[in-house]
Amino acid sequence: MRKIAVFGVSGRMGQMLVQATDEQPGAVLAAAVERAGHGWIGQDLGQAMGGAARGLVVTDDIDAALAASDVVIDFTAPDATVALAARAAQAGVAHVIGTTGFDDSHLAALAEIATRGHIVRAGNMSLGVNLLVTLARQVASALGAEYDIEIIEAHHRHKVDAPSGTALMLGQAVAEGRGVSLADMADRGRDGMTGARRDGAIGFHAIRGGDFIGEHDVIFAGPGERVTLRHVASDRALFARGALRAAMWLEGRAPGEYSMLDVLGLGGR
Ligand SMILES: NC(=O)c1ccc[n+]([C@@H]2O[C@H](COP(=O)([O-])OP(=O)(O)OC[C@H]3O[C@@H](n4cnc5c(N)ncnc54)[C@H](O)[C@@H]3O)[C@@H](O)[C@H]2O)c1
Ligand SMILES: O=C(O)C1=N[C@H](C(=O)O)CCC1
Repeated sequence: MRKIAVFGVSGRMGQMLVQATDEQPGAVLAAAVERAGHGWIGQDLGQAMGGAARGLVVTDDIDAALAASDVVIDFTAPDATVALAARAAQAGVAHVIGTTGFDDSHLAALAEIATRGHIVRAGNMSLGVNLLVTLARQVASALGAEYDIEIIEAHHRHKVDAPSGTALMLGQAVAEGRGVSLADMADRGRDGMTGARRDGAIGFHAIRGGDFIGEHDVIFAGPGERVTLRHVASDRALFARGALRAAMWLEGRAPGEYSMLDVLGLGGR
């Protein structure tokens, strides 16, 4: 049995991951972790989730959780994820990262840790989005620079980062398709007297409200026509199932930072 630890277990995704682990053949939930001071620490996980006791106590003891596990699944926050990555690599525990909102220094730290650790990281763990990433790259390459690219995403009112991790994956894919650098071409959230659209810009726009789970459009607006690639998530369990798939896939891999494209056999990061 593959022993799974869930980091950030009380969160929207943490609770989905508990259910997905219970449903995953060959996996067992071995540890449930929350941040120090959280109200669930010391409680039985099943009861904290509003159900029957399951004999697993929520802990803030990361070393004990890692010692009990083969892989830790982490949908939390950037600083917490980078700190956990170093400890997981040290403990020889694989790390599936769904957290988004990383800055360049976080990403550099994760890349360095992945020289010895086993990581799958993706801003979106769904099959559909990862397929869309490969399509977006192809369409950007085929349509050429006279088609203006705009990426629009919508998420629930609690989301703290923008653009979404998925929007950035899609942006990176279209930049690669065009052979340009996303850092040079990204144009995030226009406001005021912006002037006319910059040639070759890749626009990002974020909607936040209500209970959107995650919706993404990539618009290619050209002369006389528009092409739109769209993904709509209608159940957050989708992301949790993808994370479990990654956790199982990592068994026996060489150290490295893998993507869901690797896990799904759609080509590397
Ligand atoms: N990759 C994907 O497919 C995907 C899908 C959904 C959400 N996400 C990302 O996952 C992250 C979490 O999303 P959410 O909606 O579940 O948020 P949330 O706020 O509901 O949950 C985050 C949880 O992490 C916990 N946490 C924070 N710091 C911690 C620490 N140091 N140690 C242990 N636990 C800690 C919080 O207490 C909370 O329970 C976000 O970055 C989000 O963008 C990614
Ligand atoms: O709910 C969130 O937060 C989500 N985050 C990911 C992102 O940033 O793209 C995936 C969709 C849901």
